[in-house]
Amino acid sequence: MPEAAPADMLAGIEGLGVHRGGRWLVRHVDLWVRRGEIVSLIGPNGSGKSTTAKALLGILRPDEGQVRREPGLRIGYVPQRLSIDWSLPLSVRRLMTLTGRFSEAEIQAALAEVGIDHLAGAEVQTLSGGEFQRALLARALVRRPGLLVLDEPVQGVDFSGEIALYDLIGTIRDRLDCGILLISHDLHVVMAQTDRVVCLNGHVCCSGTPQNVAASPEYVRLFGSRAAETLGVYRHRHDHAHLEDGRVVPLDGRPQAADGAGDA
Ligand SMILES: Nc1ncnc2c1ncn2[C@@H]1O[C@H](COP(=O)(O)OP(=O)(O)OP(=O)(O)O)[C@@H](O)[C@H]1O
Repeated sequence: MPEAAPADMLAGIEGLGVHRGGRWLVRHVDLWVRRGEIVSLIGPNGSGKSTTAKALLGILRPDEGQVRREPGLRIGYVPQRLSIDWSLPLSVRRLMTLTGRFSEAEIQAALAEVGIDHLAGAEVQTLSGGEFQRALLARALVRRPGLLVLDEPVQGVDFSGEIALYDLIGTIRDRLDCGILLISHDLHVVMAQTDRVVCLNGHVCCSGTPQNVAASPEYVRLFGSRAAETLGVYRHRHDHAHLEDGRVVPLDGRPQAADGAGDA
C-alpha cells in the first residue's frame, strides 16, 4: 500500500483487482479501516465503490490482491440494494431477524440506538425513506459489529434527514468504537463526519483528509471545481458558534449582532 497499512487496522485490502466481463472493474486499490475511524469511499457512478466494499466484506472474490480482516471481526453491512419481496407484509421486527436470530431485547436496543424503537411493529412498506434507512442501520447494529460497511446509507432521505443520519453514524462510531466504511457520492455532507476519504475511479485517484482530497487536482478533475467549492462553503458555515441569545461568535470569539449580520 502506498501509505503503509497500520498494524491496528480492522480490515483492509491491498492491490485489489476485480476482473469481470472482460474488463477490470477496479485495479490496484488499497483501502483499510481502523477502529474508531470513519472512512468515506467516494467516486462517480460505476467507479467500483460497491465492488471494492464487497471484496473487503469477503462476498466477492478478488482476481488480484489480498484482503485482511481482524480474526473474529464482526461486520455489519447495509447494502445499496436489498432483495425484499415488497408485496408480502414485513414488520421492522421481522426485518431485523432475516439475517440472524436475536432476542427481543437485542432488537429493541438496536432500534432504540437509531431512534425508531416505537416502529418495531410497523410494516416496512409504510416507513419513510429516513426511517427505512434507520431500520437497515439497526439491522446491521444488532450484531454489535466491530466494522460497519454502509453503502449509500442516505438514499431516499431529504437534506435535513441526511445530516441527521450522518450525525447518528458519527454517534454510533463514538458509542461502539467501531470502524465505519461509508460509501457515498454525497460529498460535502459526508466530509463533515469523515476522518479519511478515498476517492475511487476504477483505481484510487486520491486519498487523505477531506481537506487534502478536496484540494487535490484529481478530485477537481473527477467532480469539477463546483464540488470543491461546495465543500469550501460547508466548512465556512462552521467557523462560528450560535449563542442562546441569537448572537454569532466567530472563531476569534468576537460576538456579532443578534440579527445574524455576518452569518455565513
Ligand atoms: N459482475 C459484474 N460483471 C460485469 N460488470 C460488473 C459486475 N459487477 C459490477 N459491474 C460493473 O462494474 C462497475 C462498477 O460497479 P460498482 O457497483 O462497484 O460501482 P459503484 O461505484 O458502486 O457505482 P454506483 O455509485 O452507481 O453505485 C459498473 O460499471 C458495473 O456495471
